[in-house]
Amino acid sequence: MTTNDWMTAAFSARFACQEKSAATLAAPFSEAVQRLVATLQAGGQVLSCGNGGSSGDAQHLASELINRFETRRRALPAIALGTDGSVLTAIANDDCYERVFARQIEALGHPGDCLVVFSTSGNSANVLAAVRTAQQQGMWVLALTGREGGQLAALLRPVDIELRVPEQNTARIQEIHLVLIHALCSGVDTCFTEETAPPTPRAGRVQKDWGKLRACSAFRRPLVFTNGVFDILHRGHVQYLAEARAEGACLVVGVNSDASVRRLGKGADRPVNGEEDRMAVLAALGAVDFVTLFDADTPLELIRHLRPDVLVKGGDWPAERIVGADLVRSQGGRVLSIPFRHPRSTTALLDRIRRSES
Ligand SMILES: O=C(CO)[C@@H](O)[C@H](O)[C@H](O)[C@H](O)COP(=O)(O)O
Ligand SMILES: [Zn+2]
Repeated sequence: MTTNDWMTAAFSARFACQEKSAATLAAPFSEAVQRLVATLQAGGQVLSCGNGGSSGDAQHLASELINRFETRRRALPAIALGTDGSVLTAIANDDCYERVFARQIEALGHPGDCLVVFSTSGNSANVLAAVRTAQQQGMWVLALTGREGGQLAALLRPVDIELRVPEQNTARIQEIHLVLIHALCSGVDTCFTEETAPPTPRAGRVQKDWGKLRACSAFRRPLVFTNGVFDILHRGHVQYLAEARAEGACLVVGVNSDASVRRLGKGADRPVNGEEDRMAVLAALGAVDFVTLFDADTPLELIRHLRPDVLVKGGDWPAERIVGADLVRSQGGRVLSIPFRHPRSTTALLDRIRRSES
C-alpha cells in the first residue's frame, strides 16, 4: 500500500457514508435549522460541547456563529464549553470530570437557549450530564451523534433534535458532523443575512406562526399562558404579567388581533394601538417570553395548540369564566386569576385623556 492509499481509502469511505447520511438526516436537519434560527432570533444563545475531536467541532460551530460562515451578518451568541482551561481544570479537580460541561451550563444557560452536543458514541458521561442539566435549565438540545445514538439518544425528549449519522466508524461520523456544522451555519447565515433593519431588541419574541411558537416554547415547562388586548399597557398589566411569569418557566401572551378587538365592542376607536405595536410593547417586557396573535373571539384554539400547564388571566376574571379553563385542567394544568395589584383600566385611562382634551 502506498501512503496515498490511506487518503484514497478515507475519501471513498467518506463519500459512501455521505449519501446515506443526506437521505436519513434531511427531515431532522431542516427542523434543527429552523429551531436554531428561532432560538437566536428570540435572544437565546447556543452552548456547545463534546470530547476530543468533538470538542473541536463544538468550537468550530461557536466560532462560526459568533463571527460568521460565508456571508456578512450580525454576530450571534455562542459559547464552546471546552475552551477555558482554568474552568475545566477547576471543575475536574474539585468536583469531577463528568461535571465539566454541566457546571458551566448551570452558570451560563438560560431557559430557551440551545445546547449542541457532539458525541460519536452517545455515551460520554460528561456529555450526558450536560444534556440532563440543560434540560433542567429549560434549554433544548441538538445532539449530533452516530452509531445507535448510545445513552444520549434515550435521554432526548420529543422537543430535542438528534442528527444521528448512520455510521459505526468514529472518524466517518466526525466527518459528517463537520459537514452538518457547515450546513447548519449556511442555514443560520441565510436567515440573518436577510435581516434588513438592525434587530429590535427581543423582536424574535413576537411569533405569529403558532407552529414555530409551539416548537420554541414546548420544552420550557411549566408553560404559562395568558391573553388579552393590552391596548395601552398600564402598571396593573405589568404587575400581573410578572406574577404570571413567576408561575412557570416561560410566559406566552396571546394578543387579540385588531379585528377581534373590534368585535369585542369596546368602542369604534379601539384598539387605539394596532396589533403590531401592542405585540412589540409586550415583547419588550422582561416577564414576557413570547407574544402571539389570535383572530378568533376567544383564544381557545391557541390554548388547544400550545397545551399550557398554567392558564392565567388578570384583573377581575373569576377562574371559572376563564376561556380554556376546563381544557387546561383536563390536561392536569392549573388555572389562576391574578388580580391587578394596581387597579387600572385602559378604558378608564382613555376616558380621562378624552375629558382632559375637551
Ligand atoms: O477525534 C477523535 C477521534 O477521531 C477522538 O479525539 C475522539 O473525539 C475522542 O476519543 C472522544 O473522547 C470520543 O468521544 P465520543 O465521540 O464517544 O463522545
Ligand atoms: Zn479525530
